[in-house]
Amino acid sequence: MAKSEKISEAVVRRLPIYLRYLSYLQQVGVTTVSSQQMGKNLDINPAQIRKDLAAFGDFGKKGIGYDVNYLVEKIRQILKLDQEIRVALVGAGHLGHAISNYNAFLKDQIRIAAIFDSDPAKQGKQIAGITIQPLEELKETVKERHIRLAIITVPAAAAQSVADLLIEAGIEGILNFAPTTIRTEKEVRIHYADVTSSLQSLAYYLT
Ligand SMILES: NC(=O)c1ccc[n+]([C@@H]2O[C@H](COP(=O)([O-])OP(=O)(O)OC[C@H]3O[C@@H](n4cnc5c(N)ncnc54)[C@H](O)[C@@H]3O)[C@@H](O)[C@H]2O)c1
Repeated sequence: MAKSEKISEAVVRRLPIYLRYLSYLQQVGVTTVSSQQMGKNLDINPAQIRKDLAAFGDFGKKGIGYDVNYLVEKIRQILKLDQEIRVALVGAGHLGHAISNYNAFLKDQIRIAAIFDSDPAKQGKQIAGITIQPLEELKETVKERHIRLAIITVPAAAAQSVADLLIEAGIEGILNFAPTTIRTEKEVRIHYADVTSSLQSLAYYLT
């Protein structure tokens, strides 16, 4: 599949799940895997997995399965994880600290490259070796460090203005942890990680 061709959002969301499992297989030294095995472990229909992966080329062998290393490489390429992806984090509070110290995504070339906070008492301090900067430096830093994605961990009331600033600085995608919807006219992807509404949905299934 040519890079310019659009992949459906559902597939884009499943690819990281495949990648996580395949990376685990690499770690434990498994070299081939079938769609059946993948489906069983990930609780995804094997036919769905075959369909998703077939869209990128024929890299499964009938009766043998997929070459784990090759598939990992391919999915990384498709997700553009074969290049370093620099992320800015805004809001160096409890959650911002936890995320900045969470370096598990390092192996996927995703790296927090700058941290911002409006509280002067926090500015100049470091988290995981990165100095917390004032928002006034955001635009320039994003440009200088080639930062393309951002994480918002500020209170809900501040999230929209922070998003506006990030978008103005040229950020292309935002992961918003604040429990509020971000509005923008620009072509920017906004994803949400909303712990509260996820728990509220889970509560519905309580017996
Ligand atoms: N703590 C959690 O477990 C958790 C879980 C899910 C979602 N959230 C959400 O994440 C956000 C952060 O939560 P927290 O617990 O880390 O809060 P926090 O109060 O510990 O941290 C918020 C940080 O944002 C900074 N800030 C405030 N306004 C700002 C602005 N305009 N620009 C830049 N920085 C600004 C504050 O100085 C502070 O350092 C909240 O929206 C919260 O609802 C938190």
